[in-house]
Amino acid sequence: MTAPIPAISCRNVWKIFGNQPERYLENLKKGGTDAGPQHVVAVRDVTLDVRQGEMLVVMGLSGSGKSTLVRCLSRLIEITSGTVAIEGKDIGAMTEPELIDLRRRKMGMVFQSFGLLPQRTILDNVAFPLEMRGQERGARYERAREMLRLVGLKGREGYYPRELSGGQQQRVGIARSLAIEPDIWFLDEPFSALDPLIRREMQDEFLRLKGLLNKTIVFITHDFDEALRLADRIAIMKDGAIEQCDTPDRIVLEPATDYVARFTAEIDRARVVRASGLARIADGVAVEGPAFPADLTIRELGRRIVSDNRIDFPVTDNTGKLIGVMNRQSALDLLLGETL
Ligand SMILES: Nc1ncnc2c1ncn2[C@@H]1O[C@H](COP(=O)(O)OP(=O)(O)OP(=O)(O)O)[C@@H](O)[C@H]1O
Repeated sequence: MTAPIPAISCRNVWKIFGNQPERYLENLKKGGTDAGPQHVVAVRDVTLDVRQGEMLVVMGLSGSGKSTLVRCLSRLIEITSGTVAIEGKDIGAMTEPELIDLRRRKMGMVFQSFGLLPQRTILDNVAFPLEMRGQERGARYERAREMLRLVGLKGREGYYPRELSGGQQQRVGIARSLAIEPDIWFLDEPFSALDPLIRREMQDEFLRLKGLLNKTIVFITHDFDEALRLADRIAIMKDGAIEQCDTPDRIVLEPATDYVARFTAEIDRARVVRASGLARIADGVAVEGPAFPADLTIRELGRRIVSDNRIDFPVTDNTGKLIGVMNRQSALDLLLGETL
């Protein structure tokens, strides 16, 4: 059986800003020194696949290359070297009209700067991409109203962007990108200007839509809690390169580099790691008694772990199948914040 084609696939992608990026890269590959004053290596040799329906969260400090990488994935900026393919098609080889068509049909984008049209009402802003798709007027306004209601802006349809706060403008941007139900969503800190309550609601809405519609999502955030709530995998960037791209469990249990270990040091690992993350093969171990569900976190299972003094607990998936055993001491260590 052949593997399914990834939604997004990038191979050895570099983006260097400066006046002679290709020459600079050639020199770098020959072992030359890194960025001089005229060049910035914003994306460094990134190879990555995003599966259909996957939510990939990109994290890293300011300036680590997150926005640049995400813009390379939709060819909003031209890469210096490497390839990016969307559903198996090399976007570097596409003509401008093909690219526009791809973005219109498949991609949704929400960026930190909201990109709203100042001379249009927010209803018109949200309906705009539907207009570009040729959708009939009544249907597109109906959909735009529904999306504005969803982001909590019902009653403000006739306002102009300048009449809204930053957080409200951000919600309009989100509504606009939700309206077209893209297959692939690129979201650059979409919730950063929202207050905590509405932020959580938007996260829930994203999770719901993702589960419902099987969307592929690439999401940038600074907020680890947000990453942990949303991510199937997290990519941690440093100086333009991906240090590790892995499930949240593995990022905190098996950091690939010292940098990732430091980056995740403050996290309460019991909130991240699920029973499945601690389960090991049950060879020769007695596994009697009530089982623990694989998808609950160690924190969620905390009371049961503390009050049940079996040495090992069976862990089962949601069909009741045994996937392994979890050692109580390891779970307790995690709960108490001890190093495993
Ligand atoms: N148009 C540009 N010209 C020159 N350098 C740029 C340009 N855009 C980005 N850079 C540089 O590339 C590097 C990566 O920037 P990028 O915006 O991708 O980082 P980021 O991780 O998204 O940061 P933040 O979290 O602050 O948004 C930075 O050093 C930045 O200064």
